[in-house]
Amino acid sequence: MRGEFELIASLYAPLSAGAPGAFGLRNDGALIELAAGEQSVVTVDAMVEGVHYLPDDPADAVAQKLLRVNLSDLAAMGAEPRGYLLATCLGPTIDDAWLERFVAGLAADQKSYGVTLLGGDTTRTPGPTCLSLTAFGAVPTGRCLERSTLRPGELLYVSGTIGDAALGLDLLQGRLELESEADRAFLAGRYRLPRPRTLLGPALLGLASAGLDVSDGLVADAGHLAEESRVGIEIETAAVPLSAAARAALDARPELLARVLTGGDDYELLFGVAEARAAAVPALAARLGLPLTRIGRAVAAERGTVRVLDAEGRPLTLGRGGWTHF
Ligand SMILES: Nc1ncnc2c1ncn2[C@@H]1O[C@H](COP(=O)(O)OP(=O)(O)O)[C@@H](O)[C@H]1O
Ligand SMILES: Cc1ncc(C[n+]2csc(CCOP(=O)(O)OP(=O)(O)O)c2C)c(N)n1
Ligand SMILES: [Mg+2]
Ligand SMILES: [Mg+2]
Ligand SMILES: [Mg+2]
Repeated sequence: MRGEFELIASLYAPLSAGAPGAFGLRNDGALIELAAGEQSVVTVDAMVEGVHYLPDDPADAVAQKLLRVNLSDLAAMGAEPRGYLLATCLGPTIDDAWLERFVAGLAADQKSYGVTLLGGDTTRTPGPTCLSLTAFGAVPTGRCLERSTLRPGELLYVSGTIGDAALGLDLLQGRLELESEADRAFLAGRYRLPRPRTLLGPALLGLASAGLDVSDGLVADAGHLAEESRVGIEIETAAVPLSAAARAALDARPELLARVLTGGDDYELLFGVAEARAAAVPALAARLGLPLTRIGRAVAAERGTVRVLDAEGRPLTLGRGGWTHF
């Protein structure tokens, strides 16, 4: 295994190329430049081996997931991604080959998402690997999307499809079986590699009233939105967008509906739109080639409450709305 500074110089420094403020990763910190009229949005999420990803997940996918979950938070704020910092506590199983593949994953996503590595920290740990990534992006001053500005009566939309990643994890951990190899590959792929909605987020500025990304679970994150906005939310389960693979799983086992609604790892955007502006949503969906589906609305109800309605309009009880670490 190469040494700490050789690792930084040979693997990480090339990822900083093109960012003058990164000093080739040979300084104590980095500079971030913003244009006039821009604010920076900063976010950090950690990932722990065995908690957020499986120990045998490919290292390039682990790196990409680490970057993408953070880009999802930037998108949730309406920010365009710019750069990131990477802190790794590497466990005993990590070797050069794993790290080379990890860095290759980052290099590929840097190209896809237009971000550059600006710095980080490298340590070892006797425990499982812990990875942390801090991403920053830019938003026009004063216009970022927030969680606290949803108002009763507004319509609630979600991007993409919900439940795929949770079902993918169920497949990978042997709790779910599916006939179709293509469906299995699709769902496992959705668990391993989120697709942060980095084009949708900035496009929502001026259209959406409030929003966040769905990481813990659709119901739980709707609850976070409702709590911060001091409203209630109603979700029509029949309207929740499902992939063909998730639909196949639900057809075979209808009880998986709760898993779909609360399993998390979706990294889709959930946002409110005033009814008067709703006509613009299908046009945006068409422009982005991304489904944007109306799944419910904000209501004047007890702060933070989420009512999940079945196809007949009856409330469902789901237990936990999503993932919590404690
Ligand atoms: N250890 C911490 N120190 C400071 N702020 C934190 C910490 N953990 C979470 N937060 C903040 O709490 C809020 C909710 O966090 P989280 O649920 O992780 O959001 P998200 O699901 O968007 O990543 C965020 O504003 C986050 O920055
Ligand atoms: C091996 C494994 N087990 C369980 C999960 C499910 N899971 C773990 S953390 C999490 C929620 C999202 O992670 P969190 O650290 O809460 O990120 P944040 O909400 O801060 O974006 C979920 C659904 C997983 N992704 N991988
Ligand atoms: Mg977080
Ligand atoms: Mg978030
Ligand atoms: Mg969470």
